[in-house]
Amino acid sequence: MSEEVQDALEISDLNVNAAGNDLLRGVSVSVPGGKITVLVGGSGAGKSVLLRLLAGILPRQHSPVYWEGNVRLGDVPLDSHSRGRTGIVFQQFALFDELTPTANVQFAIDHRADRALPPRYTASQWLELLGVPASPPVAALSGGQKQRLAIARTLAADPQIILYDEPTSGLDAATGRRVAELIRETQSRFGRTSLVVTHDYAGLLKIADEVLLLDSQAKTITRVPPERWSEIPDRMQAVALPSRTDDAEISEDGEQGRSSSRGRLQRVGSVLRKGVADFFGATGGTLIAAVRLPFDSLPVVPRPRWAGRFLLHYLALVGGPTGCLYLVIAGLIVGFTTTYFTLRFLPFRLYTQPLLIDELLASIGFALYRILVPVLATVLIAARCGAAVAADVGVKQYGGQIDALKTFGIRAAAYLLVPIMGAFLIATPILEWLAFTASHWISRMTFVICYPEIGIHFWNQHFFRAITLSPDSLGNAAWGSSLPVLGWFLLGKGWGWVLLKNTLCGFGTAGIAYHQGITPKQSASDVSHCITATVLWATLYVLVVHFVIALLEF
Ligand SMILES: Nc1ncnc2c1ncn2[C@@H]1O[C@H](COP(=O)(O)OP(=O)(O)OP(=O)(O)O)[C@@H](O)[C@H]1O
Repeated sequence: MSEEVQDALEISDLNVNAAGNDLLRGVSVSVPGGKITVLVGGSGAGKSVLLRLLAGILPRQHSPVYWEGNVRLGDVPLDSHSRGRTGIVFQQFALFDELTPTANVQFAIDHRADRALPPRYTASQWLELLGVPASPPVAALSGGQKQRLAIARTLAADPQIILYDEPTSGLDAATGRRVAELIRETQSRFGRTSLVVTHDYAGLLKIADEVLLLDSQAKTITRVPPERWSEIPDRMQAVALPSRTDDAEISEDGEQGRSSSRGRLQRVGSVLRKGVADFFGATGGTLIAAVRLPFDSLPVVPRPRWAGRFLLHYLALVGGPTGCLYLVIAGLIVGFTTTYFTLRFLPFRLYTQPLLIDELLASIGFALYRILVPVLATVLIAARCGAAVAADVGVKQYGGQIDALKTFGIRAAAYLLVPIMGAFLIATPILEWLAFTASHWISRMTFVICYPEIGIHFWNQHFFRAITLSPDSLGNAAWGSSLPVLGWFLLGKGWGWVLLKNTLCGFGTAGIAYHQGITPKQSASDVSHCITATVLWATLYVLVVHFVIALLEF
């Protein structure tokens, strides 16, 4: 079963700088093919940055991390064409939670580097080989099972080099030992070049064929010969944390109180400055995203089957049962309030109502169809569905799933933005129709309860009067109301405007939610920030769309 693999990794003249600090300077080193190389280094030395760089998911000039130099994967330079040659087993696994374990592996098989060759195993065989249960959802797997699934997924993509990011971190000694054995076993069975990045030298040295040390003082990587492996603990140094500038501001001569209040003022100032910068940063980012949207929507979808699967995922998120219920309730509330209170608070009601009631019903029907429901529905969709999608994409970004997609050579836009757009464009009109249907049903009921002597026929005649295309079709109004989508879109006067607003709002909300979710996330609070920003920008955008269209429409 084992197979000799000649591919190796060659690094020359590599310089890496993160947030103004040099992590590596002029590093030249190579990783032998078909062996396990363990790269050790202190905390903060730059191991994860290096791993992302080698996986091809760290652009050269992408603030705040910059790098220059040459990296070759076998005989191919590291660039967009080398995607798929390396696979990462991420520290946090970065599994696709919405897919089953089998689908996670199938995804990797369908996007493996060389699809001209038949897959080595089926998804179920991979799971069996790595001892991963196929049926439970990914979230229900234990840490060790997730680790094995992550390895199975990486192997199934058939990379020539496997990178392991801190595979034993956070595990107890026994589990760490089992993971180390698993790496060794995987190596001997499948014979891939493996680079294991860790600070757990004690647990992983026993499976190492070669050891590289990332020296955070000298900013270099050196090979450690086996006879000197015992020196590794002394040579590994954690990077010192920068001293807090706030502390320096506190004077030692008794003026601590005054200085600290000055410090507090400065902190408040810097928080305000950061807030303003964030606000304009987000605004600028959102505007740029809006301009880039048509171009971002163009990426070729590598596998339509998977795009369809992601589309279903986002359709469930945007137009699922809770979304429908939410819009129905909103429709009921707006339908009831407009009908009941318009008739109830009519000036000089006693005299005017008998004369105006038919006109009022026509106006209520018009207002609900052309203005109130479209505004309410799209604002609610922007807030509820925009937040749901931003949270989903934000968590994928924070949890490394976007990076995992990139390691398969897939642009995130292909499987996220395109399906998200599709989901909003399909679900928004349906949700809006639900709200309108609910609103006119409650309007009818309200009218019948308030005016039993006038009756339902009168309501049917007048409610649709201003929104049916032909005066002759008045008699068909009830038909129009009960043949939902067709009745509303094709019989409604001004349906083109309604659809235009609907489409623009769905399209924009999708773009804003995706953009907010996909921006880099360092912490869970970045994810919650992106949700808040989505609600803010998407609802504002929707209101502006309605305002501008209303100016053109009326
Ligand atoms: N996006 C970023 N923005 C700013 N600084 C960064 C970024 N990514 C990495 N760094 C900095 O680069 C340095 C190296 O980070 P890295 O995560 O590679 O360390 P590490 O060696 O993997 O540490 P550990 O073993 O503790 O995970 C750290 O000082 C980190 O703060």
